[in-house]
Amino acid sequence: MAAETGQRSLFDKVWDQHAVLTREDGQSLLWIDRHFFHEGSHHAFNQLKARGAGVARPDLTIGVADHYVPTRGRDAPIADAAVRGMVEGMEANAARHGTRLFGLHDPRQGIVHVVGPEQGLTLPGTTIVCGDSHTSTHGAFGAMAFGIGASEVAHVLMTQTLWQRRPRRMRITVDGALTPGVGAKDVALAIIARIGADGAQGHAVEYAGSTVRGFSMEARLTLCNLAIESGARCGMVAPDETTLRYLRGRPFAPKGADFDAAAEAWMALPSDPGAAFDREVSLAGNEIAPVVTWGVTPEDALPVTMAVPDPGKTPDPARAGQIRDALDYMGLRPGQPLAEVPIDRVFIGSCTNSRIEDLRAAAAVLAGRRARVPGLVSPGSSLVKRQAEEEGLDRIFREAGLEWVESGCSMCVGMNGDQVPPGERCASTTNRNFRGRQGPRARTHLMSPAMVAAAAVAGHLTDVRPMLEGRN
Ligand SMILES: CC(C)[C@H](C(=O)O)[C@@H](O)C(=O)O
Ligand code: SF4
Repeated sequence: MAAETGQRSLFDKVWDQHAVLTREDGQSLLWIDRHFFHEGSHHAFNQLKARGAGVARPDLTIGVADHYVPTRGRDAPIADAAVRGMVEGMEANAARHGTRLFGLHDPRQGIVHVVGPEQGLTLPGTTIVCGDSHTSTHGAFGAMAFGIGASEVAHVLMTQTLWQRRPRRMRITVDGALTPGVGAKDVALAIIARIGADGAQGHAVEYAGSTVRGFSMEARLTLCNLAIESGARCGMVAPDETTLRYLRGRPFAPKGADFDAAAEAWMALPSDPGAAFDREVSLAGNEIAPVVTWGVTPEDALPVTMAVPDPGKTPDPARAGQIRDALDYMGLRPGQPLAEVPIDRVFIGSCTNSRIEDLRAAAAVLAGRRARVPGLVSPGSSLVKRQAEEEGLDRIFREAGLEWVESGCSMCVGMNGDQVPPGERCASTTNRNFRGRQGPRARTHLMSPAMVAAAAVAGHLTDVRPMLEGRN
């Protein structure tokens, strides 16, 4: 219908440009512009091996070592044989098939969802896949980017195409100015708290409104990173001047006249004024307070000024049961003020919040202060690490008593051995607070980098806003 009226959304335009053909059952064969892979790709590469198949477009296939890489002592061989096998196995697959690779020792190494944008590999109007759920991150550029499973990874490796059912369209509009100390992470968590962890299921989400337009690329990346935590197939932000400014001069972005020609095409991508959406949700930016999670899914999120929910006061018995179980796992009391929850450690990192602006936001709170708890700061890429060091942010973190380490997924998921010890409570800039996510029996509270820094200083969850008074 939308096509008939000529009024198409950003998503419609990108989809239509990539659908090679559509079957009677509604599935379309999409051309894939960029295929990122990390260490988890070994199942798919094994499928290729079993069939004696090759990679169709090694030039569009990009490996990044992130999930298993050590964050300390990179010059020594990786001690754990299983972890070493994952990193080396991926490097061997990249070499065998001649794909691009940002491996463990590459100065551009980092978390795949940080490296793609940083290198200018992530471009507006492209289709991007990776065997990783947080591939939605790349949608910040107006790309259609989504995570795929192992057999789909094998399909893309062999054909550079993928069968997909066209999702419905949802627009989430956030308007108005945010209060200082409130950022994209708070907006993203507020959205998930509002619509639920499956609220956007089956939908391609476009984030719109003046708040989003005013966001930097870093902030848009945080927003789209969390699209998957509301169940969305992908999250997108329309390209604009902010997008162009970020991309110009990036290593893999088009250069010179090619950039100008590309930019013209990208600027035609934003949704037409009358484009149809299957669902609309809107939030007022000025009403959003710093948010923390109290439970075991990202939708268990509340403003830090509120209290832990009381299952006894929850009318729906099923929900009351979930809350009771979550509080039991998290070691929290119903009605306990969130700002009184003590923490044992902090983690600043992950594809959600480890870019330079995130580190600056945390450092702005930590400067001249001491953390009461231990913690880890892992920049999103080796280039972010270098830039942060040039800006002296590493010194601020170290002087506060936090550990400044190399780039990777690190304590977001703990696959490289960086884990929260059993029973400990961690204030974390990551995107998932599932049971055991940061280590067996670990308890995770999700929040923004500024809020994690504030929690580190206070030794408990706390509202960052008073700590920012009198600072920048
Ligand atoms: C290990 C990987 C496949 C996984 C994902 O799909 O997202 C991880 O990155 C995560 O964040 O849980
Ligand atoms: S940083 Fe965390 S969420 Fe992001 S890709 Fe790595 S494990 Fe997944």
